[in-house]
Amino acid sequence: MSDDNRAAALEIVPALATIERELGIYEGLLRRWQAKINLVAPNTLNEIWVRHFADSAQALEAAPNATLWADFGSGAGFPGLVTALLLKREESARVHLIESDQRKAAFLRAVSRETGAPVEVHAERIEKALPPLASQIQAISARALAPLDRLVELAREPLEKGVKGVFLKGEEWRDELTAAERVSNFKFETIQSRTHPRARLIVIDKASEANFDRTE
Ligand SMILES: C[S@@+](CC[C@H](N)C(=O)[O-])C[C@H]1O[C@@H](n2cnc3c(N)ncnc32)[C@H](O)[C@@H]1O
Repeated sequence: MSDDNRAAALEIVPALATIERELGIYEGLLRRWQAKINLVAPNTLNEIWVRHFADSAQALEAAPNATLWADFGSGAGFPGLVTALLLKREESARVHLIESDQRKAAFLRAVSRETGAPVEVHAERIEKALPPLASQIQAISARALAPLDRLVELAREPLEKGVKGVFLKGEEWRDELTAAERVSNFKFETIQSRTHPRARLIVIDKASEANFDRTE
């Protein structure tokens, strides 16, 4: 089951092959810690490679030039820790994982220690952690944290300064986009997810001039 899932993930995002060893360590730790704390939905445990690793890897594809990231509400590290592993060989890379749950933050530190992922874990709320980081980052990511309008509010200042926002959204993406457009003037680009036919990545980039849909 797990081997099939791994093969499927590598097909969806071939770049994962470059960090396959690290992801194997990550998977092992995730399974061990999951017995004690609820890191991911139990029904996704048979599909860690597609549902979590490949899904997360799409964030970096959406902002491939960014090496300095903040990931909001990282949980078990998705997408931020996967972004960090993919950037491991970039000298300047740093991903700030912001996760207020202390036990999840301890898990994130354990994975980063074992895999050498270039992360800094901030075990505090986004509202507190973000202001001192805002001038050091080029992109912000988030998955399964809050509706898009709330994410835009949390990230408003850096987004206005040109930091890119990469938000992984599920089936409700269209309604969330409509609500976010009511409270902001940002241009939104939507990208079809390759792990779920009805999911999208929503990218905010101040430099883009119009709303743009990259759905296939
Ligand atoms: C539903 S989980 C999603 C985790 C991960 N991003 C994923 O997609 O698997 C949301 C996470 O955000 C964290 N969180 C919620 N509000 C937060 C805040 N204001 N600051 C930091 N972390 C927060 C929670 O502790 C939780 O781990």
